Amino acid sequence: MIDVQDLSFSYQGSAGKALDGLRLKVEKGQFYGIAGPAGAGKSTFAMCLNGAVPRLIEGDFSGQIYIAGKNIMETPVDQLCSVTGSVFQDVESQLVSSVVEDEIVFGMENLSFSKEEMDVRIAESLAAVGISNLRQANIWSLSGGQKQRVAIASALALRPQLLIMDEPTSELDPQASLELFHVLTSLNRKHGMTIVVIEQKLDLLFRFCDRLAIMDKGSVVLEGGSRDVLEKQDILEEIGLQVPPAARLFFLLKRVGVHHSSIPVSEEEACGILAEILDKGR
Ligand SMILES: Nc1ncnc2c1ncn2[C@@H]1O[C@H](COP(=O)(O)OP(=O)(O)OP(=O)(O)O)[C@@H](O)[C@H]1O
Repeated sequence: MIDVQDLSFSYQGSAGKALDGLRLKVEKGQFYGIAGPAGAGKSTFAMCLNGAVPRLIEGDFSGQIYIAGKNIMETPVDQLCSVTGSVFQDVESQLVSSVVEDEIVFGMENLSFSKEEMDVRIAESLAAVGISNLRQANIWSLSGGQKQRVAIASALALRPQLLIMDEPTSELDPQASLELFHVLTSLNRKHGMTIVVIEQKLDLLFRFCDRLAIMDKGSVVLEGGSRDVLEKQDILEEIGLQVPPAARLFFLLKRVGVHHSSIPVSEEEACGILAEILDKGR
């Protein structure tokens, strides 16, 4: 679905490279997570995937990005929009209407859909993120989690094959963050949508994503399934990422010879293994 080859980018007037020879492949239907310390180049990469870099944000760009088999530098913007939907960190700045339904219509306005077609797409995208009841709601009365869902629904109305989200939970509390990841999982599993999510909350990435890329200094330093990446605690901590507490505990248990298999990817899994260890000790 995504094939990135030797991608480098320096912002205009900036001496350093924000992206430096980045290579990455995401298969169709994957729920793919990206993490990394501040300044690793994650947001710049997300903006390359939707074409904002270098079309809107100028700088020194090199490399190739193929999405759904098309070189995005050679693809007109309107065609890119129907393949890739994006939702960015500061969701409030993306919302332009005061009523939920109008917000979703806004994204479709330039695409000359009939009124009936728009109606179907509004209902479908609101249902996919579980907020059909908010169709006529005032956006500014909604919670942060609900606004995130409105932004996702707006992107979904264009029926993209790929959804890119840059730190969607940055303004959300732990419960709303978890709920959002359940919504993304449902879009991925039920609707087959490929999802790329940049996220600081590593526990969510390890728990929900099929595959992860860890970025540092503009390139990918670790890539693999959650369990494989989690095993590389040393590298994660070296670049300043804190592994979730349950995983840390199991690293220590492994070190002292109490735990012998892979590190659990969620608190639930950790509890199950701990219960077994305690049971054996009785
Ligand atoms: N508009 C800009 N002009 C110049 N340099 C920039 C600009 N935006 C980002 N950078 C620089 O590019 C590098 C990568 O930044 P980017 O925001 O992509 O990293 P990030 O991993 O998303 O960080 P964070 O987690 O803090 O959002 C950093 O060194 C940053 O200072």
